[in-house]
Amino acid sequence: MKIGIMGTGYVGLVHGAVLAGNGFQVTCMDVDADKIKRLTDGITPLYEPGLDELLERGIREGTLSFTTSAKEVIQSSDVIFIAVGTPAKDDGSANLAYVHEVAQAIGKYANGYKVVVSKSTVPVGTNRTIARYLDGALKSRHAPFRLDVASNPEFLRQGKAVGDSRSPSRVVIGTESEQAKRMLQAVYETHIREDVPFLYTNLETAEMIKYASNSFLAVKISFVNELALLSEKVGADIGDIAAGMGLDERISPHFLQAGPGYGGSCFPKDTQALVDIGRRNGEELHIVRAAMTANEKQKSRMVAKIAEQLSFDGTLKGKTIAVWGLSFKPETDDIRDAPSYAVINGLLSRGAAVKAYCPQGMKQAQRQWTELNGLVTYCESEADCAQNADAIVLMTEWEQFREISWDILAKSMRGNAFFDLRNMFAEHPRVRRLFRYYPVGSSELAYTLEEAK
Ligand SMILES: NC(=O)c1ccc[n+]([C@@H]2O[C@H](COP(=O)([O-])OP(=O)(O)OC[C@H]3O[C@@H](n4cnc5c(N)ncnc54)[C@H](O)[C@@H]3O)[C@@H](O)[C@H]2O)c1
Ligand SMILES: O=c1ccn([C@@H]2O[C@H](COP(=O)(O)OP(=O)(O)O[C@H]3O[C@H](CO)[C@@H](O)[C@H](O)[C@H]3O)[C@@H](O)[C@H]2O)c(=O)[nH]1
Repeated sequence: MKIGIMGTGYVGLVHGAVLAGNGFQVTCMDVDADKIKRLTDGITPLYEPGLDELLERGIREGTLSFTTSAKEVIQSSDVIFIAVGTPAKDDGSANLAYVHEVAQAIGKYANGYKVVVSKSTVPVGTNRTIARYLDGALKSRHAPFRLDVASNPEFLRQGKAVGDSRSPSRVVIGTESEQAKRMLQAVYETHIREDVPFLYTNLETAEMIKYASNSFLAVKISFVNELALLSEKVGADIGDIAAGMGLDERISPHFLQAGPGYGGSCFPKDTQALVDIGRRNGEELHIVRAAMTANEKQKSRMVAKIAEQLSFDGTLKGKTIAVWGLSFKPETDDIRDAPSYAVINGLLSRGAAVKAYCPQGMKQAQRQWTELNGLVTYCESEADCAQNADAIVLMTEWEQFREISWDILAKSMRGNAFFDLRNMFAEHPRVRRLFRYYPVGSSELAYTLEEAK
């Protein structure tokens, strides 16, 4: 069975590379010619642990190839995965232009039976529309074959994408075709753990499972973030509250980590899209909307808290702030909708000078946040970033921050405030002794400041 993948973003590349490593002949296609050239030369266009090795192996063994030709990949594949982006439009709805481009190409070039599988996250009804469109396109060409459509949402997490692809929590296959179902089973059974549950649904249900899952997780994070803000006021500790809640297996301890708000390429856009789907169908999704509002509040409250602690009047003029971590989470260079963007803008608008360091996200920041170039000083290391700063703001919990020589770093700073927006060092005695340490969701100010200077 030959596999075609349309779109070489996180999902397309990881899925393609994993399948190529499991005996499938995989061709990945993208409209971005520069990206395809780099991939063909063995250069990975994004940072995702374990992906380089898989791509290199696939290319070396001849199971993985890249092209800009939609015709080539469509005609040579039995199963075509659509993995193009579905970003949010200004009104919150999902932009389906790239998905439609792919569907049109398939309708035009398909030369025999194929299964067309949507891995992109698409609003309910999209796959049914694609199926109807393809039927019509084949009829108008008098093509003597049919195409089956399936919705197969992707649940991988960035930073853990390779492991998640091999060991997913579940495989959801939405299709009404037995043949498509059997072919997708065969694709997955080669490389995933034996005990992974398969769920078979219709197209609409599979589409909704994806939005429901992401939105539920976003609600969970916003819930804990609101409680974190309250905890700071009433003298409670959000870490202990989350632990206490998480012990109830009906709640589970996952996704109860308070922080500066959720970000990334999925939760912000998928919550917006689900609310939009609700609106179009006459159902207001109050809970998801509230989670989105709370998430915006969380980011601005982080800025307000920093300003309140560093000045009497809320302005940050004359203050230099070191921001550690730009990517929306560790182990990725992805800065899409990262909370660091809102926090940096908030600090700048209050007059602070901002220095920033991120192990992987700086190139993307300079490329995508062009309006910040010249306003933010990008640094070589976390130590370089903290030098002469009044405060550190830890935005992303990169493991390498645990290796820092805290005494040397504290001495190099002008001030000694440490806003740990991920509570990464909440249990670290040295950090808590050397700095005025401000975690999220705890009013406990157990500072026994040493003579750090
Ligand atoms: N990033 C994730 O962790 C993740 C996880 C699960 C699901 N998803 C969903 O998967 C989809 C892809 O997300 P992503 O982050 O991998 O995307 P991405 O934005 O990183 O990459 C999309 C790629 O598609 C290419 N493209 C655009 N139009 C094309 C066309 N007509 N033909 C071929 N390629 C085309 C773009 O050039 C780009 O390289 C989205 O719907 C997203 O919501 C993403
Ligand atoms: O307890 C938590 C857990 C996460 N986050 C934040 O939530 C965001 C998303 O985190 P995560 O879910 O780990 O990252 P993604 O790679 O965006 O993965 C989500 O989005 C993907 C794209 O749809 C889905 O496939 C995954 O299942 C889903 O977890 C990040 O900003 C995290 O910092 C928190 O603040 N607290």
